[in-house]
Amino acid sequence: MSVAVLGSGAFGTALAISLAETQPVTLWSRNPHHAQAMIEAQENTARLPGYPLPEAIQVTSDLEQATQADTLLLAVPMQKLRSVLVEHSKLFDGHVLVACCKGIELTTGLGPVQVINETVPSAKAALLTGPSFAQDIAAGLPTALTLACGDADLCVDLQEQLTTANLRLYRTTDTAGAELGGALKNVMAIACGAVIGAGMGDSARAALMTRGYAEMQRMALACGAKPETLAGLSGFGDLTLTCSSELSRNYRLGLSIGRGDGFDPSVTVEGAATARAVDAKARDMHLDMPITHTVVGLLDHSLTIAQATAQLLARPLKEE
Ligand SMILES: NC(=O)c1ccc[n+]([C@@H]2O[C@H](COP(=O)([O-])OP(=O)(O)OC[C@H]3O[C@@H](n4cnc5c(N)ncnc54)[C@H](O)[C@@H]3O)[C@@H](O)[C@H]2O)c1
Ligand SMILES: O=P(O)(O)OC[C@H](O)CO
Repeated sequence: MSVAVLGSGAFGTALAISLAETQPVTLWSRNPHHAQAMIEAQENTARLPGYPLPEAIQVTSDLEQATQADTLLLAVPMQKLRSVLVEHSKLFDGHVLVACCKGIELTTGLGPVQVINETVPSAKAALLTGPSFAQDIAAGLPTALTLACGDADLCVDLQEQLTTANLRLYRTTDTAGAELGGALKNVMAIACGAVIGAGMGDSARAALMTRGYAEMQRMALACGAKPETLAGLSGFGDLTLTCSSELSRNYRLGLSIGRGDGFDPSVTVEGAATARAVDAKARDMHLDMPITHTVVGLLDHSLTIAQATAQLLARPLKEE
């Protein structure tokens, strides 16, 4: 099987670098100038500076060429996934499509595997998710991810194809659990960043992570996910990483909210749209998701940090 990574942002580039250890990889950029710049510099200086591209990576802006590969990794932001799939749906017919994004679609409340299934029904959909910073993968540091695919046999094949010396994949057929874990942890990371940015301390962050995890489980179980998926890399694992590291863009957005600073709107922060999508979904499903709702209030400036904190602390007392 051959592989192409579609989307030459930080994560797509890091995955291409790791996969190039074991096989030829095509890395597609939608922007011919960006592709040419990567070819000339042998590095993605715009999105992942400091990590040379190995020779086994072929950079292209020709999607027809990239989709000659059997396995296509879609490393674009969640809110762009549908447009990429719809615009080029003929090229994706019958392919194995592995979404590498973490989020819930704002307009539909769907996760990445669901969006693939809806837009390219002939494709076989999978998801690669879990705790990982692009910089760590590109540097060859040990990393473990979840590979989720509803087709158990294909999941085994993909696990073998996409595992490298330092990138270890665990597999599951629970795509709903993997989708929701990866999406919801970003919302909790914004909340945790806000708490730390506002100087509320590590105990408050631990409380938010734990109650945030309860919220993640509540929604995931209501959507038919397995509890053990949420307890794995794609849920608990990624929650831990993203809520505690300043390498996380979601956490950094939260920090800026807590400190009252501005934040560059061009940075990919999946948790912002996802918080709104999940808040609406929770309302429709009659699920109590107070932290998610509070994050939406902070993002929309309808709540101050002080009001948000007071509101969460004043909730009725209950059993854990
Ligand atoms: N960066 C990380 O450490 C990391 C780790 C794990 C998962 N992810 C996930 O990977 C996904 C992508 O994040 P990233 O860090 O690579 O973001 P990024 O901002 O670095 O790059 C996004 C890329 O998507 C491309 N893109 C945007 N819209 C597009 C479109 N319509 N068609 C084609 N390409 C388009 C952009 O040109 C850019 O190259 C996110 O869902 C993120 O949660 C990122
Ligand atoms: O930079 P973030 O917040 O998108 O986090 C990157 C990864 O999702 C961490 O696993």
